[in-house]
Amino acid sequence: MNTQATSPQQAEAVAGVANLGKYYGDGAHRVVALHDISIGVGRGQFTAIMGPSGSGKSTLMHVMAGLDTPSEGRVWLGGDEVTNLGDAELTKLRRRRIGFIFQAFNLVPTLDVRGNIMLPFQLDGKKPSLKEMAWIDALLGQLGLAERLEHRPHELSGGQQQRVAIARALATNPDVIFADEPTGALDSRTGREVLKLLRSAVTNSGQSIVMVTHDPIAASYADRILFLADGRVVADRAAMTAEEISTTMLNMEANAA
Ligand SMILES: Nc1ncnc2c1ncn2[C@@H]1O[C@H](COP(=O)(O)OP(=O)(O)OP(=O)(O)O)[C@@H](O)[C@H]1O
Repeated sequence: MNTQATSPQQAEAVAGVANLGKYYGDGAHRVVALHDISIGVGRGQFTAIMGPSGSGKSTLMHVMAGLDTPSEGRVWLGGDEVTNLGDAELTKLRRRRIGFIFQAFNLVPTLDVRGNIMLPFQLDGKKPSLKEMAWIDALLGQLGLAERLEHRPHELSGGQQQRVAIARALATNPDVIFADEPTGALDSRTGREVLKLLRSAVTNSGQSIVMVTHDPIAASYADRILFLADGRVVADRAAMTAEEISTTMLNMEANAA
């Protein structure tokens, strides 16, 4: 029996970048948002991308998720290289293989809970299979949304809206879910409930999640934490407590000062 534990950093990669650079503007106005980043995020793992404001977290997530293009380097999703895909292919890939959760929920206001959760299937022009319907029903139960199917987003609390966004992201069983500050618009108690749901999707369903956050409590739910500063990965750690994460951030800021 192999008793050697696999560290989060060694897990099989579900998404990755190599020698990634991202620049905005030209000449004297050039901003280096990301500098020579090479990372893989593990399948079935919860990875947090932490860093101070302006460190490049959202840019890294957007490039990894095919929402933005790199200036340099390569991007993979699963075994497929994303870097050279055209817009139509990228859209298809995002729809079929990536789930998104945003700070502002990004639900369609005119659709009810059911309509929002079914949206990825509708956009893809296909009906969920029986197996997918059973999975969606299970998700609705787990996320406490079964009684809310006919409610529109404005009739739901922030926490309920984020649970709809989580159900929508999980519904298609994507290769990876990218979550950008998913608790940023929620009070701390509701935020913790959302984090527990994300954690349980990883632990119980093997979902791969990459979460951008500047909140040490949110990052403490992750298996692995990548610390960014000035567009570079400056630390890559296995699970830490919120206190340890705060201390790491303070040390980073002290070193940068
Ligand atoms: N469209 C853009 N044009 C010019 N510069 C940009 C653009 N988008 C981001 N930047 C710059 O790139 C750097 C990284 O930005 P990014 O939004 O990725 O940081 P972040 O860590 O996500 O910050 P925050 O936590 O405040 O959202 C910053 O210096 C930012 O000003």
